[in-house]
Amino acid sequence: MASLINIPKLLASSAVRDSIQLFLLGAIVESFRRLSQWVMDRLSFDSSVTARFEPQDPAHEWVTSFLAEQSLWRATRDFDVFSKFSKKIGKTPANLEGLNAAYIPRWTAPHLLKWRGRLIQVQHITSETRNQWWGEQQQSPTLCVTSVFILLFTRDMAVLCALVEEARNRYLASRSAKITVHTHRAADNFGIPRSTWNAVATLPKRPLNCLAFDNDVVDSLLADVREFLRPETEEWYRIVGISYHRGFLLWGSPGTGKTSTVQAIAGELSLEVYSLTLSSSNMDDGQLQNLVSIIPPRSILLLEDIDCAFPSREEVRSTQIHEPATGSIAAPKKSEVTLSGLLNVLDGVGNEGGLVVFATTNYPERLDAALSRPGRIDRKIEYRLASRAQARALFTKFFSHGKPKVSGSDYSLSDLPISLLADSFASSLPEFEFSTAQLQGYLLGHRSSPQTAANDVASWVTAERSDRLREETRRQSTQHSRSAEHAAAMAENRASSAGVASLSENHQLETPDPSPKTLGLDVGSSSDGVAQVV
Ligand SMILES: Nc1ncnc2c1ncn2[C@@H]1O[C@H](COP(=O)(O)OP(=O)(O)OP(=O)(O)O)[C@@H](O)[C@H]1O
Repeated sequence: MASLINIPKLLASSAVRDSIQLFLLGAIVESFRRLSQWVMDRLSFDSSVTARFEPQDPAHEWVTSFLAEQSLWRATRDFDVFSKFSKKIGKTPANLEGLNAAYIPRWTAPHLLKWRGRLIQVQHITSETRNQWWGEQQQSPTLCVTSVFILLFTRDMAVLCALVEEARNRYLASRSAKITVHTHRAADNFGIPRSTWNAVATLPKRPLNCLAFDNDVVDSLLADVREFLRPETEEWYRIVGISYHRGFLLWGSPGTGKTSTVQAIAGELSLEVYSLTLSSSNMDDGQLQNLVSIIPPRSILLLEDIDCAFPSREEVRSTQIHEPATGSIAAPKKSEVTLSGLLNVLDGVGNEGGLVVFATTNYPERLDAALSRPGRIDRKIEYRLASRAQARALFTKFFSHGKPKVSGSDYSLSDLPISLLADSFASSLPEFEFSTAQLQGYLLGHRSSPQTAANDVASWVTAERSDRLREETRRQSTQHSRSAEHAAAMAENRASSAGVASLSENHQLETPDPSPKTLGLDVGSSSDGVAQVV
């Protein structure tokens, strides 16, 4: 009460008056700061265009590559460093070319650069996210995702479109002598979401004429893909109402040139390749769908060894027939991808179209019929082991480029023209017994001497055959011992099951129990009173 009476006195004191004035001044300054911030935000929102580029999208690659080419890059002192094989973008200073790492500028603070006379603000924004793919019980790690944020001081969205188009064109032009192969690495997902094409390789383009084939299969495939990618064809698909994608199945023995064909076509048509191995662990339908949905149009999706994804329906059925006693489906589960998940991909579900799908397999008979029906797989092409004509062509390609700089080269010793040596080489080889890759391996070992390559090939064939025979014998004996072990284990299982059943029957007779569950097995009794394991 006394202090209330003293309020006028307190207000009259200079210390309290100063404090109140200070408080009011602070409030006014803070309000003004907030107001000006709001006005600035409004102004920049109304007078600018902003864009965010997420790392899982190819546009992020275009823009990062584009920004790395700007002079701003030289002023940067903060970099992410990657080995050259894990990232295809980034630069090294001119005087340090040839180093084994790529340096990607990191702009944590906003940076300004000039492009076509306009100011652009660039910033890297790192956001934290939980990896949704980890099981709920597990402690999921926090991921740091770095996006590129661009602010253009203009209200015209066309400027943004022009910037992105230029970034894309420059990116493609810089790779015109290479093909880009994107792959997916499940194990490497601590910093990057799992549904991302997170590894990139750039390979030198392989001219079509470097491949040795008997027929014009590669030319006809190339013509097919080229025709498919024409704008008129896309329009036709749209009018007819068919999903705009095309599927090819390349099948045949290992090392006959299936993957090389895809790479050659990609190089010829400047298409990027997105390569997936479905049998890789951690791959499931959701992930497959996500990965396919972000592939840009006019790209190749390469599904390697498509037969390894999962057991076909026939395999499952035959396993059921072989194991009627247990009633379980014991067919090996090869990955988490299901048949319907893969059918969706081949049907073009989730992708905006323009995808050329190449699937390869060494075992076409293992594929479910639904996978390779027209509409999903439009053309199937068989790759055979090397013919004599192919062997001859391969030899000619190897040695017709002049003398290699190999120590011990005996080109000078060979007076015979390469064409005659190629004839001799091909005639010493059996037709359709060795793959082109095997012949290539042999020729690589003799690249310093075409004469020796031609002379020694007959003895190489004999050695290869005896190696193969030895390998086959070893494989068969392993298989026999495995089957014997399996049969013994089955017999033991049957014996112990019969023992369990008779135990249960006795148990039922002694202590009538309404519950038929005994020893973890469902036990019932047949009409003739004999207990059965169900
Ligand atoms: N027809 C060919 N002409 C030239 N080289 C070839 C040919 N076929 C295969 N090769 C060579 O053999 C190697 C393996 O070829 P590739 O990977 O294309 O075979 P593939 O059929 O895809 O094998 P896999 O079924 O095991 O994947 C490559 O180095 C390639 O250069």
